[in-house]
Amino acid sequence: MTQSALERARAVERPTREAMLQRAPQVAQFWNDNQELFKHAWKEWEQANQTALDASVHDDRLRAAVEGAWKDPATEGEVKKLWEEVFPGVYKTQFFDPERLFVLRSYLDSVADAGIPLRPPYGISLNRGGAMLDPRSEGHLGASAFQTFYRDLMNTYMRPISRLLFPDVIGYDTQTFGFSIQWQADKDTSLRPHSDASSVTLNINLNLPDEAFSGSAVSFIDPASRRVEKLHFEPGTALIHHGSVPHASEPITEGQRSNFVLWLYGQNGQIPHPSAFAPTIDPRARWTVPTDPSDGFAPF
Ligand SMILES: O=C(O)CCC(=O)C(=O)O
Ligand SMILES: [Fe+2]
Repeated sequence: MTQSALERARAVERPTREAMLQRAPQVAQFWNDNQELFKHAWKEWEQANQTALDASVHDDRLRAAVEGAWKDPATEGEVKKLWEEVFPGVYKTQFFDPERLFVLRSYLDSVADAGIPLRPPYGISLNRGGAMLDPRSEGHLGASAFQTFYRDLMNTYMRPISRLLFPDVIGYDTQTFGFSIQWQADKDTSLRPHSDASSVTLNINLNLPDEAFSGSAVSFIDPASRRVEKLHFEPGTALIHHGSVPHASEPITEGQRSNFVLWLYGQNGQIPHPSAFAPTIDPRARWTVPTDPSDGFAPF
C-alpha cells in the first residue's frame, strides 16, 4: 500500500544531533531533499487538525493600540506608551495575554506531536526544543494556520512597532526571520554573549502562568557604559532591541522557558549602520507592509 505524505514524513530517518552540531553537509541535504514531502505532510496534517489561531492571544491593550494605529497612524503614540525602556535601547511590554497563551502553546504542542520533522535552530548553539518559523528556512513549521498567525505577527505588529521605537531600521526591515527556543536545565541551558544578525529582534516569552522557572535571564550589555543587567521574562512579556545590542542567555537552573525570537532585516541581510542618521518620517509611512518579496536569505 502506498504511504501518504504524512506517513512518509513521520517515517523518514532524521539527522543526528551530532551531525546537526557539526553542521554536516548531509543535514542541509536532508532538509532540502524533503522540502516538498514536508510541505505536503503539513497540508495533510492540517486537514485533520483544524485550529483557530489568531490575534486573540495578544494582550488586549497592545492589540487595541495597534489596531487603532493601523486605522489612524496619528494615534501610534498609544502603541509607544505601552513599551518601557528597561535598559538603554531595550524596550519591554506585555505582548501576549498570559491567560490566553495556552491557545498558542497547545497549538505548538500539537504541532510537535504531528511527528513531521522540524528543523531546530542552530545559530550559535543547537536548541533542540525549538523550531524554525519563517518559510525561508528549511524544515520550518509549515502548517498554514501557523504561517498566517506568524505573518500577522510580523507585518501587523513587529515591523511598525520596530519602526516606531527604532526609526533607523526603516528600509532594513523588509525581510522576516524567526525561530522558537526552549531552555531547560540539563538540556540546552544558556547562550554566550553575542549580537544578532538582525536590524531588530523581538523576543517574546511563551511561558504559562503556572510554568515557573529559575535563572534564564537575558543579560544585556550597554557598549557605551559597559553596564550589564539581567532582564527577566514573565509570561507573555517581550523585549525588543536592535540586533546589535550585545546579550547572553543566563543558565536556566529549574523548569523551562519557551520564547519566540523574531528578526527583521533588509535585502540580503542588510542592517542599519550604527551611526546612521534616522530619517523623520510620516507616521503613515510606518504603518505599511512592504511589497518586497522574500529574498530567501536565511542567516542560519
Ligand atoms: O534566551 C533568550 O531569550 C535569548 C536568545 C537569543 O539571544 C538568541 O537566540 O539569539
Ligand atoms: Fe540573540
